[in-house]
Amino acid sequence: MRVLRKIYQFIVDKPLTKNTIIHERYVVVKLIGKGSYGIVYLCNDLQENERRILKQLRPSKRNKSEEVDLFQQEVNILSHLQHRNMPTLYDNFSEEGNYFFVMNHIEGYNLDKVIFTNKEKYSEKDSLLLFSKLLELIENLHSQGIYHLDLRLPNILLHHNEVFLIDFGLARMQSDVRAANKMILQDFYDLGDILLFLLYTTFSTTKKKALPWTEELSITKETTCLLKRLLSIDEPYSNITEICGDLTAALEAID
Ligand SMILES: Nc1ncnc2c1ncn2[C@@H]1O[C@H](COP(=O)(O)OP(=O)(O)OP(=O)(O)O)[C@@H](O)[C@H]1O
Repeated sequence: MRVLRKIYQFIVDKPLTKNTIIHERYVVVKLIGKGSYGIVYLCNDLQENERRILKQLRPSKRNKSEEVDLFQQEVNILSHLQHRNMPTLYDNFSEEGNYFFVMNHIEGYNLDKVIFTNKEKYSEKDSLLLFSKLLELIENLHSQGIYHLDLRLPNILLHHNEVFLIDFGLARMQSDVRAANKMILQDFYDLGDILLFLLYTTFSTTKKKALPWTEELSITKETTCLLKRLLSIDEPYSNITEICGDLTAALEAID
């Protein structure tokens, strides 16, 4: 049954081909990626003569109301974003039963490629500086009651030392304080995870047995304290101001 579903999805979710015109306006330039529920293309907006990103709900999901709702939820969240380092929503429409939205094209490289393919090395200070740029974006989101909930290396783009945040497919708006608290902790945890990945870029070992990060990484006690609270090993942070305080202390400890 699962094999049949996979074959069905493979056939139905065939990406649009180059030069296909959608909505009499967007010309597909190339396929960028196929995610779990979306297909992402680089396209040309004929009206504005600009490069844009076109995201399509996988056709195999278009008849499932929950999937369509999730897609519309991403559109709704994008419509609230107000930061130049996050996507701007330009258009949202359905055509021949398929759902699409359009956003600005952010130049840059996914952080996972930067780390694992380009093998970029981040010193402790560089890791903390990149982390601080990301934290500023999260502060902007949380101040609007938006929680990203999918902070991972592939969802961060780097361009000339600037950090951009993408993929709001799992993001939620939450005004209920109790529910929001869980989401805040999730974003903080994921931030800690990203910081660990950055710090590990300079790590090398000859030992066969992996040790806990607290033993493997040679970092200051201030950065360790920051990580332990982000990862809820020690008392978790309750707000971003607290994180900023510890981040400043960690940066000062290096200088
Ligand atoms: N605004 C944008 N500007 C530039 N590239 C983008 C933009 N949005 C998405 N991308 C590229 O498309 C890829 C897939 O986008 P996105 O993560 O939003 O799709 P997804 O369907 O949610 O994928 P997944 O299920 O893998 O998370 C991103 O990793 C990124 O490389």
